[in-house]
Amino acid sequence: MEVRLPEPGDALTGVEMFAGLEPEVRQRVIAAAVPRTYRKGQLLFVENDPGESLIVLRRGAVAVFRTAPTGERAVLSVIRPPDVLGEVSLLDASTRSASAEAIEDCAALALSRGAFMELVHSNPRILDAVMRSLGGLIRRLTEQNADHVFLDLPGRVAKTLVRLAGESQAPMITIELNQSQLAEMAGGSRQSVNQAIGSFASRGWLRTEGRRIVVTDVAALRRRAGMNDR
Ligand SMILES: Nc1ncnc2c1ncn2[C@@H]1O[C@@H]2COP(=O)(O)O[C@H]2[C@H]1O
Repeated sequence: MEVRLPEPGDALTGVEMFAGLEPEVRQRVIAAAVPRTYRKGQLLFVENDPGESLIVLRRGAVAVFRTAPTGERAVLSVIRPPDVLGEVSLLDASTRSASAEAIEDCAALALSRGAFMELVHSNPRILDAVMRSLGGLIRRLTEQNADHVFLDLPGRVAKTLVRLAGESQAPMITIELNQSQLAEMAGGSRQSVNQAIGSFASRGWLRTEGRRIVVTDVAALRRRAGMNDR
């Protein structure tokens, strides 16, 4: 029986795509990766840039978004450690499918396309994790599509807040997000998102504190978003 020892703490700890690599391969990946830092507000890359590297996020948070010709942004996802981003353009040898901006100060490792493809070819086991990650992305896109068809805007706002609240069971969950960012994530105008937030606040499901939203009744938001009770 194969006994898998816990991975020692290193720069790839917790990153699902690299879990299960032999220790020496892991060390080669770390040696090939280039450390990068991004200040809050800095762009990591822009839609249609050439896809040159896979980014392993170690600290901070990154918003992945698309920009309409009017300049309006739609946030597709917020990436946090130990997630990776930038895999799509490496795998289809194309350009970046979306833009990415640091929404907190970030530390990351960048693995060049050449190093990543070499790793994939010499360690086909990594393809299991790559496929899981792509499967997860397709599943999220399917859900987002369904939400845009089946949920009204307040429902999408509620669902976005539930997602941001994560697994926390705390009676009050503070989300560091202003209403424009929430509008970009829920896919609506700022004004209609403000109305939804106002109506949730009047029902006692949350309150706003400057740039923060304090969720006080996540179960009610889950119900409003049509999600199953836990
Ligand atoms: N809808 C989405 N949800 C989450 N992440 C995405 C989405 N679309 C693109 N990405 C990520 O954002 C990255 C943009 O650059 P890439 O196309 O190289 O790889 C992409 C994925 O890592």
